[in-house]
Amino acid sequence: MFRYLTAGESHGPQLTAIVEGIPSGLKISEADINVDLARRQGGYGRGGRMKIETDKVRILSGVRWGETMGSPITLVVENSDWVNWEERMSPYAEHRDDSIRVTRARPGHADLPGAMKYCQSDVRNILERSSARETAVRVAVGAVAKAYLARFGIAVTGCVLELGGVKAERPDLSVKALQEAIAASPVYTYDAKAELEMIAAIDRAKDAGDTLGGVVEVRVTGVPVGLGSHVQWDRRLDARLAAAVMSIQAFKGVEVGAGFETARLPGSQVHDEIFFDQQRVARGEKTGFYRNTNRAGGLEGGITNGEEIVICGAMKPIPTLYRPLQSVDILTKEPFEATVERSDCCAVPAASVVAEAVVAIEIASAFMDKFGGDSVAETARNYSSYIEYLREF
Ligand SMILES: Cc1cc2nc3c(=O)[nH]c(=O)nc-3n(C[C@H](O)[C@H](O)[C@H](O)COP(=O)(O)O)c2cc1C
Ligand SMILES: C=C(O[C@@H]1CC(C(=O)O)=C[C@@H](OP(=O)(O)O)[C@H]1O)C(=O)O
Repeated sequence: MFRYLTAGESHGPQLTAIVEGIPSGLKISEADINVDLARRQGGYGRGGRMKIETDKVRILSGVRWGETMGSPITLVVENSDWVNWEERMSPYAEHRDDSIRVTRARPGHADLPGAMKYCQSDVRNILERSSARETAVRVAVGAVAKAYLARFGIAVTGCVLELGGVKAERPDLSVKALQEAIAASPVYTYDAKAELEMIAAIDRAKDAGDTLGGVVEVRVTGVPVGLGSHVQWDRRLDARLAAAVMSIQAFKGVEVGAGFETARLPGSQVHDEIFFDQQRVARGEKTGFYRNTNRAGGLEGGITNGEEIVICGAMKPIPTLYRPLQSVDILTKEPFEATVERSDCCAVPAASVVAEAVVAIEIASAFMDKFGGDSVAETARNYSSYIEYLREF
């Protein structure tokens, strides 16, 4: 079983993840993971905090001489900003200072419900953990999952599909060419025309003291038929993917394949007809069955059907605005206008990297459920015998 937990506050010393279930023999390096950490920090529209941080991972367990050992992997990302917060974030009672309590709850954050639920008079005790700073270490876990999936020819690609109402059009390019276009784009999209409009939209929002949301898209190629299952609700891979994407801070909607559009169309325009061509196997495909459309987004009955997985997530605009929003002080009950000293204006590009990570984690988990193996070599044997069987099905 593949599972992970994260710990750490936004302005504490570090973020930590413990990852269990990755088999032995997977090649992984800090440098591989740092590529994704840098991508997550980038993207047009981010604020002052990203100028302070240069995220680098440290692998503290589970990897020896560049290969996993099958034991739990500990990943750490330090917060450079911590030096400015040591006393304010100290674990020691003698550092308590009630005069610096945050009592003004910001709309759109966990501040008010969190303070009420956890019986806190200092909103900092909530916001430190609800912050999307936590996504740094989730991206590190995702990089390990991606390395595992790459070993089996599976690639996971996240990008920005829509930002501030500007929608990208997908060009007809190979996965590699799409990845290159996304990597070269300041807003992590593959549509150069939309990119300019997205940047202009962010500039306008920033000038107006406002923030923007958008839609991110994650595609997974090379997935075999048969990950996930229809037999139990919590084994349906579409449901697991939706939960993973929805778990990202500020995500408010998820679509698999044609998603909400399927509700508006007749069945004849929604379902992907099935065809068979034995020659495909001879050409190296995993099965002779194929579709000419992929409105299902690669999942039927919670099971992968061999087509590309396509999942989108909607991110709301950043809730902390330079233009003040009305709120109430939790101690005095006096109204105030929530203002801010630093915040992202738009984090949709960064969030596309997070979405890529959480999708990779879920696909890797489903892959391990299906093929097992305590070493990557054992998983590879199980996988290739299954692919052989599929070719004859
Ligand atoms: C990559 C990323 C960066 C974010 N940056 C900020 C930010 O700078 N300021 C802010 O107020 N919210 C930011 N958020 C969003 C909040 O963390 C999120 O809206 C908040 O925790 C409330 O949770 P909810 O929106 O899921 O209900 C960011 C989210 C992500 C995914
Ligand atoms: C630190 C990150 O994102 C932060 C997420 C965040 C929030 O409220 O979610 C608020 C901002 O942090 P701060 O309050 O320190 O300015 C963002 O910069 C990061 O992505 O690494």
